[in-house]
Amino acid sequence: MSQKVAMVTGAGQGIGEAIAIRLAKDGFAVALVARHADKLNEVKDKIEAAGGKALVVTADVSKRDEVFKAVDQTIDALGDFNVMVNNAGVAPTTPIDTVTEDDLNYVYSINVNGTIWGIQAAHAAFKKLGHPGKIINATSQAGVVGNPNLTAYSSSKFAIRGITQVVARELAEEGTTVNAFAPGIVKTPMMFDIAHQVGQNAGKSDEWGMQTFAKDIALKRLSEPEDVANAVAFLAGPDSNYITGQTLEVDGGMQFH
Ligand SMILES: NC(=O)C1=CN([C@@H]2O[C@H](COP(=O)(O)OP(=O)(O)OC[C@H]3O[C@@H](n4cnc5c(N)ncnc54)[C@H](O)[C@@H]3O)[C@@H](O)[C@H]2O)C=CC1
Ligand SMILES: CC(=O)C(C)=O
Repeated sequence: MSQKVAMVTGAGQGIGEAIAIRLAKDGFAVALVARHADKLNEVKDKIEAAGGKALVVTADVSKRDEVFKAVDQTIDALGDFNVMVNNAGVAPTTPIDTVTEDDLNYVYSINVNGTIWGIQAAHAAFKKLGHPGKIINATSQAGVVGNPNLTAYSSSKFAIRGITQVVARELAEEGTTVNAFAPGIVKTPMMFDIAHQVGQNAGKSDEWGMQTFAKDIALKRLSEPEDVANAVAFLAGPDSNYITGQTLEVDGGMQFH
């Protein structure tokens, strides 16, 4: 059987890097996507040093044509396309009274439009290749419950859950599954930036900023990116074949339903 191919957007650092490394370990050839190649090349080296296969593809996920081109390049280089992980995202702090049109356009063009372009490009690839696939979208615990100071971001992540449900219904007939993962408070550059900004806005420390978000984690520890990668590996693999339209919360017990 030929090697399955997964694409991970925002794969140069944080959660995306951990997902790419884990999927490569699970046997996927992994296309690593971000706007610049430098960090992606470092992740590629790590994957190859561990015996895996990776391809670096640069694209801005907010640009539809670049995402489609990235998927085509991946098929040309790796020969197939099976899993799309729409992970890239941005999270500026946006207290409600300060939100600007530029903030909304910036956050929505990457988090929401970027996910839609990723879904469209993956679906076009599955159709072209004549087989179904798996689409996995990054939402957040902040897309399940509104988080203070994150109007633009939190609302964009609510949208991702909605898009996941809609597209899961649309593509189910073809056998393609569409799910989302909702991390909690993960030790990545994004989360450290948020903690810093929230702390600074309140005239307090970064640690105070972090605790604003982390104080209600039932398991009483911040998340490692690998905690999230473990869940995405499940959604990318055959054990999740009968699951679609769902959001898997990977937050150490922050939100309960
Ligand atoms: N860190 C956390 O605590 C949480 C993160 N998440 C979500 O998980 C995902 C990954 O987050 P982190 O690893 O923490 O973020 P991060 O900021 O550390 O990494 C995000 C990656 O996305 C890339 N990216 C941003 N805009 C892009 C664009 N237009 N085109 C291509 N790549 C782009 C960045 O270059 C970076 O490599 C995001 O969707 C985020 O919203 C969700 C819940 C919690
Ligand atoms: C960044 C994020 O998704 C949070 C705070 O849940």
